[in-house]
Amino acid sequence: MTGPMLKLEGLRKSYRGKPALRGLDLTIADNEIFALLGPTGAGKSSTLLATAGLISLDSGRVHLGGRDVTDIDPAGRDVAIVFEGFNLLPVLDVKDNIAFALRSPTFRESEDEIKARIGRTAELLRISHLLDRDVDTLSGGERQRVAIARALVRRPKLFLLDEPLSALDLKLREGLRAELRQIHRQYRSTMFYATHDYHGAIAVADRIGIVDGGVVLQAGTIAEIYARPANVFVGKLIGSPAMAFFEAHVDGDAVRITGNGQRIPLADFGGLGPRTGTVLVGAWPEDIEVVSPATANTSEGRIYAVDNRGFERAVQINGAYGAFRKVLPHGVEMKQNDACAFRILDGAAFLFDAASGNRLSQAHTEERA
Ligand SMILES: Nc1ncnc2c1ncn2[C@@H]1O[C@H](COP(=O)(O)OP(=O)(O)OP(=O)(O)O)[C@@H](O)[C@H]1O
Repeated sequence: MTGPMLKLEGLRKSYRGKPALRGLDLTIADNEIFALLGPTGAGKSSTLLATAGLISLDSGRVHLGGRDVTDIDPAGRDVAIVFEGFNLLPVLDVKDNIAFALRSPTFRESEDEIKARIGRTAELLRISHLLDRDVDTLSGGERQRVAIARALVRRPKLFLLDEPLSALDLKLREGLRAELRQIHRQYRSTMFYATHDYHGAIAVADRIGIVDGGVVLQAGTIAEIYARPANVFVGKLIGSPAMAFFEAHVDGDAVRITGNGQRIPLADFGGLGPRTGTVLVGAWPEDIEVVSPATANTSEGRIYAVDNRGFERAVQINGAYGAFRKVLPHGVEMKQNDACAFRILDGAAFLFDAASGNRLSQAHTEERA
């Protein structure tokens, strides 16, 4: 096959007059793991359902493996979908649940082939010992493995996963993410994974797409998105903690963070941006240095909250410019209500339009990300 595995063009879908997809475009390469990341109601499930042919579109085209499948029913699309709710059939045991799709009229595999495939897939997902159990006797994590096995056994061209791990506890989630990558390596299947969890997205995906309001705001590798976040929304969804934003004012040839804060020459933003008025300065928390005591050209703040994350601590720093969160470097001790000072490292700040939220400054080089 040449060209992308999946190409979605201008997808539009309204439910009872309310738009869920508003001209969504997206391209996923063959063999890629692509995560669609967005908040609740962003249109992730609708995008996956439209890809599988399980909802009808108001307009737009779906191309799968170079073929326009917009008017083809789900059985003819060669995609498999795993939903958050597991969609297992409670009246069947594990092996019959896995075999279900292979016994459908579309596949009509021989019973020997079905048995062999179930055996291999069960081994891969470490559920061989569960094959004779009824699905309603399984734990959440076991059910999810069975649901993935059921989709995988068909060896679809495209594997759609809709929040497949969100109901699981952290340890199981991390284990299954690693397994998804392993499955991908062995089967070379293309995976399209919808999630609202940033960590989940970056842990499994080669590229991610940020979706909101039924459109893809930005798609790329995490390094590309770090180097050139398209807008404030993307910055707030990416990173751990997310991008820090500071209210600031353009003052002649520099931008000054509100509250007598750090002054950054406009030239550092590629000379772009307005000559006056309010803007937003953005920076990845890793690029913000806490300086104590305050030195020249820093911003001041106060520790609003300290959040223990096991080996590390994240703090929320509040000031006249707003609030942001940052993981403290080892050895820096700070407690609630302490005064602090910080500065954004040279060349690390981004400039955003305060009204539209769009990035004004040039991209940073990818080496920075
Ligand atoms: N069957 C439906 N009937 C009416 N409205 C719907 C239906 N399905 C989705 N919607 C609405 O369409 C919008 C997009 O929903 P969608 O499920 O695609 O978003 P999502 O990003 O998957 O959200 P979540 O993370 O909560 O699953 C939401 O406003 C949702 O309420």
